Amino acid sequence: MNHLAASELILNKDGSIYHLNLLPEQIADTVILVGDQDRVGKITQYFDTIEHVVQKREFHTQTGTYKGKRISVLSTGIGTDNIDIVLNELDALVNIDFETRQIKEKKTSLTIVRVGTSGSIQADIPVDSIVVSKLGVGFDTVLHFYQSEQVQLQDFNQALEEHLDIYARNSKPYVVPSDEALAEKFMSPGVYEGFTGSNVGFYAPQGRVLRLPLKDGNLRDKIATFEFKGKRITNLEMETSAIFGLSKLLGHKALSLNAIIANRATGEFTKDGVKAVDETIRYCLEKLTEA
Ligand SMILES: O=P(O)(O)O[C@H]1O[C@H](CO)[C@@H](O)[C@H]1O
Ligand SMILES: O=c1cc[nH]c(=O)[nH]1
Repeated sequence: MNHLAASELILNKDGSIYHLNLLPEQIADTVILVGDQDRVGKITQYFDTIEHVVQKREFHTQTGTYKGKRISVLSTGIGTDNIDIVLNELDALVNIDFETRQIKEKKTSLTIVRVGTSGSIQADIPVDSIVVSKLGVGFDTVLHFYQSEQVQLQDFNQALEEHLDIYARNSKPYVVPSDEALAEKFMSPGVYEGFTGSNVGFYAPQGRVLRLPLKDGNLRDKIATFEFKGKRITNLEMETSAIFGLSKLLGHKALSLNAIIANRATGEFTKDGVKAVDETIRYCLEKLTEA
């Protein structure tokens, strides 16, 4: 078997993986991903124990136990480009032998749950609610660089392409499901089922205008009015699509939860974002440890 060259699988002097700075033993099989590095401690404040705290750049990781379950919490920073780094390096930590630089025969499947913030694009999904994403749609390009057609929902892709009539020089949106069993476990009467759109920016890519005019002033409306097989796109953020896509390709189980802090249809913003995020965190921890 080929071994991975030093330029491809990059390890630091202490043997840790390049960006995340983690050693294989420092990561749990259940991983919570957050965008904001300061959200890591807001999750592990509820832990019984903390074994490891590691930070490099925006990638801050803490591993410990909650109700006896070993969990790692890791910040990705903003954007699907960072998700490319995080998912590949997380996978390398469990599925590549750092001594021999070879892919392990027996693979480990991680459980990966994003706890993020997001803007609803539907008037009836209010601020301060929790959206559990069963589907993700990427307006980014990350998945298009991988052989990934098999994990994309091609019928959704096609219907969406026709509906959006997107500018030809933009990338084509791709639709990927979350892990079905994980999504079922996390659904409950108090939360909203989501079809989450991830885009490459916060402003024009999500249809926000401050000073610069939009190439397509109707994009957000077109996204909000898309309906296919009884599903509509519920909210916009910047990571879920690539988390779902890369997890499916690598054999990991992924889900995304978002605290809705803005409602783009009504123009509202949450009055207490700290509380909205904390409720999402506590919901996630309870669901992860539920029998
Ligand atoms: O709160 P996080 O997890 O960072 O998520 C959302 O917030 C950031 C933008 O403000 C983007 O990362 C978006 O996806
Ligand atoms: O509207 C929003 C709110 C949070 N994060 C986003 O990416 N968009």
